[in-house]
Amino acid sequence: MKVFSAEQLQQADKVTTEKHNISSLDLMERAGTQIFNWLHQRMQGAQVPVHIFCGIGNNGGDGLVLGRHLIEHGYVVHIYIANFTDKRSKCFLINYDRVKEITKKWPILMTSEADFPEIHPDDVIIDAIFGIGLNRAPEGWVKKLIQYLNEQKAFRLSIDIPSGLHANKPVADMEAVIMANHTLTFQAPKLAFFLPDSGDFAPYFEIIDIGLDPEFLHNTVPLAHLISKQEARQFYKQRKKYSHKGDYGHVLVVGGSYGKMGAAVLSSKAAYRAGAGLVTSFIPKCGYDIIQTALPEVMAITDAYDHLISEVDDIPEVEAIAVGMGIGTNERTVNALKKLFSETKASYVIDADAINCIALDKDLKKLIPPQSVLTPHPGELKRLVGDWKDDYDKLEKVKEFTRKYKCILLIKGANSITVHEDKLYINTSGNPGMATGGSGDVLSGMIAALLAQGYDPLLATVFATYLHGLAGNIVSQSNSFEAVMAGDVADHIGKAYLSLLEPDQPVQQDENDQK
Ligand SMILES: NC(=O)C1=CN([C@@H]2O[C@H](COP(=O)(O)OP(=O)(O)OC[C@H]3O[C@@H](n4cnc5c(N)ncnc54)[C@H](OP(=O)(O)O)[C@@H]3O)[C@@H](O)[C@H]2O)[C@@H](O)CC1
Ligand SMILES: [K+]
Repeated sequence: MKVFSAEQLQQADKVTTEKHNISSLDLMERAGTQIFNWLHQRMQGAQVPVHIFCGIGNNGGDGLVLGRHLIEHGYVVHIYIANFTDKRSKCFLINYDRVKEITKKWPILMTSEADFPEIHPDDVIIDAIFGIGLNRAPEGWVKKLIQYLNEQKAFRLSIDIPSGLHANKPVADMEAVIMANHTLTFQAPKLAFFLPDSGDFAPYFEIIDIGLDPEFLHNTVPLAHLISKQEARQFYKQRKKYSHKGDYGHVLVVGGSYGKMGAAVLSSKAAYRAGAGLVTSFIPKCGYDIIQTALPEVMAITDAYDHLISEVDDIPEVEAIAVGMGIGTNERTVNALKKLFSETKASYVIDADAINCIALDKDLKKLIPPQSVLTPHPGELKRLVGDWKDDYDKLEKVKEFTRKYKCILLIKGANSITVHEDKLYINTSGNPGMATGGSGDVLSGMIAALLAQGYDPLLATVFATYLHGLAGNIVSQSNSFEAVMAGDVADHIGKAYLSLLEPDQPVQQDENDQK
């Protein structure tokens, strides 16, 4: 699914009205009516007071359309206009009049804190104050209104975007944004929903299709692609009946040091579980018994050193190398990486301490093999590209890094984002339980396994990230978020493949009836 900018959506709005002979007013009616249908399906006529807070732009107009339909269907509705300026939009004004026509009185105008209404915890709040037309931070009593609504226990439903949030720019003022319980967003999700600084304002959202011109949407290069099951499924390459282990590639895992052998174990295990034909682990001597005992399927080659990796030699020819998990940043290890990068041709996944080594040594940075996949967590990323002002600045810095070093970089987090030059792929699987030691080691082994199987580096990263999150979701369903451990995630990669490929369940008739 595509993630568009506010500007692109405004353009889509314009193209749709021109090309399909439909007015902006009709489009607003369509949008507001769909929000009404959503709410009506859930409320089923319940006499719970609905408080609709409208701004004076088109987001407010959507709120007015919703209010009119709710009133016509006998709901208990209170409409308030946050009257922060006289520059009301045309479509807002028409719908303002339409409400008056049916209620015979004007909605309540708010001009200061004194107008804030009392709201019961069981009531519903509709947030239609600002949409994607927000162009500065809310101030004065409007900011206070947002804070007042956030203090209420009532359910907050935001129309299009939580008011105060920009669709694709840094948050204007963190204390002036609606904390939505749920957001119904028009046509496409907004980038702000997936970034660490702003994602908490819109933790749950649904997309309302308002029929913007499909051709325009299809031909427009989006800000990002959202990867959910539907997309991930298309990446899967089916195994052939007449195949053997050589067809699925050989992964070399270069990892571990004294006290951190688990990193190499997890990564090697995940490489097998994700489908590699063969896995060899290159480890310090101290890890020999550990890896051979933990994973009899893995072939082990040891370094000359007991506690660290000093030179990766005598290795077989492999298709993919996952390097860095638990290797430390000793100078000898940095030199080992220099030699490996310059002398061994393969598809690389560069993780953890290998990233720290690169951040420490400029010469090593220059040796990053083209098309490598780098998988830093936030701390490692900061060491690699420097600190950032906000999430958008971070994305720009990472894009620049991938251009300069011709690589793919995965920004790990709640919604991991794969970056390659100007392309962004936002992952939707995974859960907070996966923020646990070794989770990244599993992922690097999975990416390497896909590379070894012939997936191209960008696809391997996007697909492995989705599968990894899906495996974590399967573990958490029977275990809780708290109990998720990286080893469990590796053990459930197989179930993730099965879940990915199983047909979507048809909606049961009785489920339909309950809606
Ligand atoms: N795209 C689509 O296809 C469709 C979009 N639709 C809907 O339209 C919404 C976008 O509507 P919109 O452009 O009228 O902007 P919106 O967010 O309502 O408010 C802008 C107003 O607020 C003002 N203002 C801004 N910041 C401010 C601040 N901090 N403090 C105070 N004032 C501030 C600004 O005024 P000004 O900057 O001129 O002072 C302007 O008057 C969109 O989110 C969706 O809900 C649907 O109806 C159908 C199809
Ligand atoms: K809103």
